[in-house]
Amino acid sequence: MNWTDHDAVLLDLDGVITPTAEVHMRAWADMFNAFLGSYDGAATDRSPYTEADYFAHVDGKPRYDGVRDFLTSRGIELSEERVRELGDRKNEAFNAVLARDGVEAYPGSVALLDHLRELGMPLGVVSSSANAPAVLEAAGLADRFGTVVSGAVATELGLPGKPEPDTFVHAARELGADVARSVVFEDAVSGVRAGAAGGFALVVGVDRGAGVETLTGAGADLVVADLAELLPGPVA
Ligand SMILES: O=P(O)(O)OC[C@H]1O[C@@H](O)[C@H](O)[C@@H](O)[C@@H]1O
Repeated sequence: MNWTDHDAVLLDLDGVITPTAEVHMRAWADMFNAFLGSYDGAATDRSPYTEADYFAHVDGKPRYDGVRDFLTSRGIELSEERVRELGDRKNEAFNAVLARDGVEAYPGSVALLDHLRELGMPLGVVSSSANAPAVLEAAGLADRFGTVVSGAVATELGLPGKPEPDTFVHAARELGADVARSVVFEDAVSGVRAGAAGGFALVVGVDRGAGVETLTGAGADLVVADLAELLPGPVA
């Protein structure tokens, strides 16, 4: 990997820097299964919510888009108020786990962040999560990034979320970088699609469960299992 060819590195947070995608996944599963268990309105499919539903409909998207897209996949239509209620219920569960367990970043990701810092590479976080600043703080990484484009920032600026490329493009601009010379790291299909649509130099897929073929199919130029694979020298 020749980092001198690049102006900036933009990383998704949950599942790329911190293992919090798993916390999101559990919180979503608890909330959706409780909902499906008591819902008696119109639906085309009432089977329990699974991991496959997460990867296909929820992963990487802004909170209420995830709720809406999953419900649509089951032929369920709810008012915007109900959609928000469900999303907020999941958010309470996520924050309870965050407060109870804290967060430890993936060691391989911290190693690559250390290396990029030594190179003086401008770094940004682009996360659909409104909780991104709290997660970075809990992981002790809040001071590492020139910009953090969270779900809350996107809402405030009216930027469409992933799979649209706008949040990544905004982060590149914030760092004064050219998108065509910037690298994107993503573990979610929606995020890889966003990177591919934005015309970035390189989209690195991080396989934490979505699958190499799925990430490549969504537009990843290469896929790694751990960010340490991109460190110079032999992988430990
Ligand atoms: O509900 P939040 O914390 O704003 O997060 C929205 C989404 O943020 C993404 O980073 C996660 O991959 C998703 O699982 C999550 O649903």
